[in-house]
This record gives sequence, structure tokens and C-alpha cells, in this order.
Amino acid sequence: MSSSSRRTVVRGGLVVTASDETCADVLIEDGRIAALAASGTPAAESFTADHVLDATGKYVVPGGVDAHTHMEMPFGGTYASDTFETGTRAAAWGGTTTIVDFAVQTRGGSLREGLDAWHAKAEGVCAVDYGFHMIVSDVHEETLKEMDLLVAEGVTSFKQFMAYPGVFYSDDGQILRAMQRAAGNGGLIMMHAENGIAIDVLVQQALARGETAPRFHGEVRKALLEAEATHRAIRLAQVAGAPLYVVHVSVTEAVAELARARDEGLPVFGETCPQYLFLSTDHLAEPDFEGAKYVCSTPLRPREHQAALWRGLRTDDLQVVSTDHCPFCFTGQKELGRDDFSKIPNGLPGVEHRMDLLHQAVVDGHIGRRRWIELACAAPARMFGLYGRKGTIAPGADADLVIYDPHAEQVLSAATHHMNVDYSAYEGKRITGRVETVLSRGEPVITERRYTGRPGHGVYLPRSTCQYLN
Ligand SMILES: NC(=O)NCCC(=O)O
Ligand SMILES: [Zn+2]
Ligand SMILES: [Zn+2]
Repeated sequence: MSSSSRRTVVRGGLVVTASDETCADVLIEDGRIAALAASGTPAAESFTADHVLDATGKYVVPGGVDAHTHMEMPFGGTYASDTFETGTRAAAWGGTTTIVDFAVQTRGGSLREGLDAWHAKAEGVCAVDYGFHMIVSDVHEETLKEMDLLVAEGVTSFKQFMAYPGVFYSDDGQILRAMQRAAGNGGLIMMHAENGIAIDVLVQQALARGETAPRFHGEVRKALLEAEATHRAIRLAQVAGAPLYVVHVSVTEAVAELARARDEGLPVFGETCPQYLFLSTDHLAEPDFEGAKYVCSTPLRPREHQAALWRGLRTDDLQVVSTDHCPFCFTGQKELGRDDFSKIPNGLPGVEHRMDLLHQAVVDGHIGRRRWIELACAAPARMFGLYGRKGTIAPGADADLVIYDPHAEQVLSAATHHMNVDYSAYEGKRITGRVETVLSRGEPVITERRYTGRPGHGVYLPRSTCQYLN
């Protein structure tokens, strides 16, 4: 049966959105949410459907929106090991029904070529819906004009890098010019804020001292150099009159920069990722090259930084939790840097675990239940122009729903995850809570812990501009 003729009712769950918690039945029609009514009331009893899903004792939450993934991303001479097919399937297993991935402009290439290449990778294979940001790694007059065209067609956010000289790096002039363009066309600049020029000096000095192990990746990428770059990005955006979204914030000092800017009234936003909330430099320091599994940039930090990140998430100095999912297998990929940490491909797998890890944060008392949904669903949808359709449960929204069992116990492991990568960054971690059933536009993608989706169900999502600024 196609989604256009399917009527489904989800009965008896606690419907949790970023703003409300109500025991309600949810009626789905033509792939969208048609109505909600308090469970047990005549209005709810009047919902008739071909399919009834019993959510008694469970939560019914919006499908997660992961606004930071890198499927098949080229890095360090290899490619992220999840394809759009495997990565979106793993996302679905974890209750994420929308990803926004990063199309890459190669140096010397146009934005259009990069975007076309990413469309070709994703089209017809995704299990859940997807949109694109654009990585701008070669700012010049043509690129700037192309930014306008992309915003008009629904690619409304652009990532720039203050890190990775010679690869994705932009200097301050290039950043300022892109920000000025975004100020004019409504785009949102997403910034990888680390001082890559200074870091490269420290990398060479460390290697010259024979410091080749994974833990030195964390030591050379200093907290101060993230804070400095965050400060510089904020002030460049201020000069340009542009909004700014800082990705993968990992240190106390960077949160402070964001908080100060927001107190000044600047349209500045921040994202962190589960790895900075749950993992630390202890993992990077694991012996026998095991630390390579945890090499990502910004790097994992000493545990002391986690309190500031949690506080930022509670006080709204940080608005979004995304995964920065960028998996590389330990065997054959992370191993490229066995003798030189700077050759370890940067990135961690995580798209499958974000909803669960943030639910664990609810259980642990770091955040409340509605804040969980705000950070994982509503805020990323709003930030990247998808809210209304994605990120909430309300009449007219896409019926992207998760039936979530808050009492189930699970242990995260490479043996049971669905990401195409040979290790888990969270191996052995116990989680209270588990995704049971996932609907994407009313279609069952996960049904009581069985995969019932299909490649090609996921559609491309053109996006509007940032809805925090409207
Ligand atoms: N984060 C990371 O280590 N890899 C992906 C690329 C990026 O986001 O900088
Ligand atoms: Zn980055
Ligand atoms: Zn990233």
C-alpha cells in the first residue's frame, strides 16, 4: 500500500515534542499527521485507520533530525565508510528520519559540481529523507554568485573551515567574503572553528619530537585554538552582518565565546556532538593505537569540558546536538596513521546513537525530556529551514515518528549496530531507552526492531533559510 492511501493511528503513547507532553493518539493520513486527540476521548476513538500501532507505555517523539553527517566523504586519501544507503538505514535504526549531509566543493571545482556529485550519491538509495549543506573550500567571485543560486534552490547553509590548510581551509578574507554574501542572500555560514595554521605548526613540531601516537592529535589541537577561532569567526560574522553557526563545539572557552556573543544580541548559534558529551581524551590515549578510533576534529577533550557543554545545552547557548557522523574503519582506514597521527582520517561513527545517547542524558538528569526533543529534532529543523515539516508532531507535519521505549535496556556495540564501520565509539555503553518503531512520512521503516524500510524511500529536502532569523 502506498503512503498516499495509508491511514495509521498511533494509540496511547506519551507524545513528547519540544514544547508539550500529552497522552494522545496520532492520526496519520497521506504520509502526514492529520490530527492528534487526547487518548481515550471520543475524538481519539473516532480516528479510524488501516493500521493501528499501540504505543501504550512508550513515548511517541518526532523523528530525529541530524544536521551534520558526512556519508562517503573524502578525507585523508580515503572515504567515510557509510554510503547514503547504509548510513541512512543506520540513522533510521536510531530514530533519525532526516539527515543534512555536506556536499563538498573540491578546490578548482564549482559548488554546482560538488552538489551534483552529492545528489548522485544519495538519489534513489536513502532510507530516510535528506538535505544538503555545501562545503565551500574555494571562495572566489564565481563561488559567491553560486551561493545565491544554491540558497534559492534550497541549499541554504555553507560550511567553511578555519582548519585543514590546503584542503578545505579558508583564510579570514575568504571567510569574510562568504559571510558578506550570506548576509545578503539569507544563507547560514557554519564554521569549523580551529586555528588550522597554528595547529599545523604544532603538528610538525610534535612529529619532529617523535610524538606520533593518536593522543597527540588531541594535544596539538589546543582548546585555546578552538576558542580563538570561535572568537574570530564571531567577530568576522559581526563585521559582515551575518548569522553564524559554529559546528562541533568541544571546549568550555568556545561555549563562553558563544554565550558572550549571544548576550550581545548577535545571531550566533552553536552545536555540539555526543562524542564531546560522553567521550574524552582518555579514549584518545588508549594503547596499541586503539586511540585512533577516537580521532576527530575538533578533538575529544579532557572530561572537565563536559560540564560546560551540558550547561550550554541547558541554557541555550548551544542549540543543537548533531553527530558529525564521519566513520572510518579501524582496519585499513584509521590504520593509515599508525606511524603518524596526522594521517589518521578524522571522524567518528554516531548517526545511529544520537537519540539514545541524549535519552540517556535525560535519564542521567543532564537535560529534560522536552529539551531532548528540542536539541535532537526541533532546533536542528528550525536552524536549517525544515521546521513545520520536520522536527515536531503537529497536524500538517510529515509523519516522521518514533515509538520509543524509555524503559528498555540496551548495550551499544559494533556487534549489533548497523553503521558500516568495524568498531563502536561507545562499545559496551549501557543505555536506558530504545527505538522500537520508526515511521518516515507514515511508512514503517523500523517495525518493532525489524528493518522494514527500503533504499529510495528517502527523498531530497530543499530547505528554507534559518527559521530562527525570520
Ligand atoms: N569532524 C571530523 O573529524 N571529521 C569530519 C569533518 C569535519 O566535520 O570537520
Ligand atoms: Zn568540521
Ligand atoms: Zn563534520
